[in-house]
Amino acid sequence: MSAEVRVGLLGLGTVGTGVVSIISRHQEELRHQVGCPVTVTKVLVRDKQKHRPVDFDGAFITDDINDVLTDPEIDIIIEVMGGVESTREHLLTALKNGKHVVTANKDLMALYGSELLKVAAENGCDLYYEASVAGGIPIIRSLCDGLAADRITKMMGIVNGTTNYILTKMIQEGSSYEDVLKQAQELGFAESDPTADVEGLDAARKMAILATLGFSMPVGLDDVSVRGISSVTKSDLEYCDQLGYTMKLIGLAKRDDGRVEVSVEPTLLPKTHPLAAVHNEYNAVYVYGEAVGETMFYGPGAGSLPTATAVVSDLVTVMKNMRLGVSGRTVQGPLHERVLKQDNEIESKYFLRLRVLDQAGTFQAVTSLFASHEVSFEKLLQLPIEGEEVAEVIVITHHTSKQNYEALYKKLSELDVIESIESCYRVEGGH
Ligand SMILES: NC(=O)C1=CN([C@@H]2O[C@H](COP(=O)(O)OP(=O)(O)OC[C@H]3O[C@@H](n4cnc5c(N)ncnc54)[C@H](OP(=O)(O)O)[C@@H]3O)[C@@H](O)[C@H]2O)C=CC1
Ligand SMILES: N[C@@H](CC=O)C(=O)O
Ligand code: NA
Repeated sequence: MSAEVRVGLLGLGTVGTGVVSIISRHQEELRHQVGCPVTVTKVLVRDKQKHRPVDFDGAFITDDINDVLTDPEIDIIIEVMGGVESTREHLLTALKNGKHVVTANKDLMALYGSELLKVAAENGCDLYYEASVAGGIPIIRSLCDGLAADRITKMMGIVNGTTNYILTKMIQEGSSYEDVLKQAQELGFAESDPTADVEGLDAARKMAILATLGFSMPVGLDDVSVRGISSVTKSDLEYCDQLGYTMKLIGLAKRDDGRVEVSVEPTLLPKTHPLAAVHNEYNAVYVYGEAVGETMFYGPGAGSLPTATAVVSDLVTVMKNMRLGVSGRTVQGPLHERVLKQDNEIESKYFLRLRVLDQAGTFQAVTSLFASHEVSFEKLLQLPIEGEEVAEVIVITHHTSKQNYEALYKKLSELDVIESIESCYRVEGGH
């Protein structure tokens, strides 16, 4: 290893500025851990004229990727610019040029992680991506190292800071969805296209990464059932509150007898559930292991310095591997083949809000449909709407299979006495 480690930084936005700042402010601690100075020598941006809120210590700023990828002096590439197809090409080139890679890019890792990891190993290079899941929480490291002895059976958590920020502000302050989304963008939590956040795709990418690592099984984005928060209304949140629940965008990955389910969806949790107390851009992930039992990881899931901490910690790992001469030899591929559960094997409770005709016979028609689908009620509430001939019926079911629930939902939507199904959500936690 040379007397200095040189880093090429791709991207100088929210995360990139945090990386520059930590590397410069924590130089003494970094040098102590890795035994030599670390310097960002080149930085790639889109717009060289833009004002930057950090002093990048004489690093060369370029808008030409080749200035970084072909520089023989650069040992490690930190990719914090985002993007998928062209970024994949750039990182493949970097790895083939013998450069180690650290990335925060979950879009890329969820789609091309296995390919990139394979090419990294073939070229004796490291590829680390701690920041790609749950920002500053060391969740990937915990799964790969801290819990390496265990067999993980379930991971459940809040893995998107933007949507947690939005739901928190809507619930606690009654803010409008649009206003809070704008705030989350200004604070640097949201993706450049926030659709990925609010429609659950960002969380799905993270859950695919977590499931792949936790279950040692190649789980892809297409294997994740995804629903976002864009259709959640204030009245849904008010009903949840009245019933003793809060709403969170929950990522769930479960394994039973070698078969897995992975989902992301707005979910009701009892207010007493520990995940109900995770607010704003904070994330938390419960990990259940057969031997360890229940563990919970909590911390900031988005934002400049928290995310950059994960990136620079990966940088330290890469430098330690260089020093030990084990670069590219620390990662194994999945142990198991991917086996997904069928809908009749996926169990949950559900919340349903129905607008029904307020007339004799309605209640019986609704309840007999539930009974014929073997779905029973845990809670049932009928609220007449003043001045209208309709009432709202709120149901929380007992556990049922996704197959039964979907068949019931279809029949309910066809029933004459039901004007509309206003909303439906999964319910987790409790018994
Ligand atoms: N923000 C967060 O809290 C977190 C983000 N991430 C991930 O980190 C990555 C970066 O996110 P973030 O910092 O928020 O993004 P930003 O949009 O704030 O920054 C992106 C940076 O990359 C540069 N860039 C983008 N595309 C190109 C391109 N084609 N060529 C050259 N430069 C380019 C931009 O240049 P310019 O400044 O000139 O526009 C900018 O400096 C993403 O993959 C994101 O998903 C992961 C965890 C948390
Ligand atoms: N947009 C993401 C950023 C971190 O991954 C989020 O809001 O969690
Ligand atoms: Na992380």
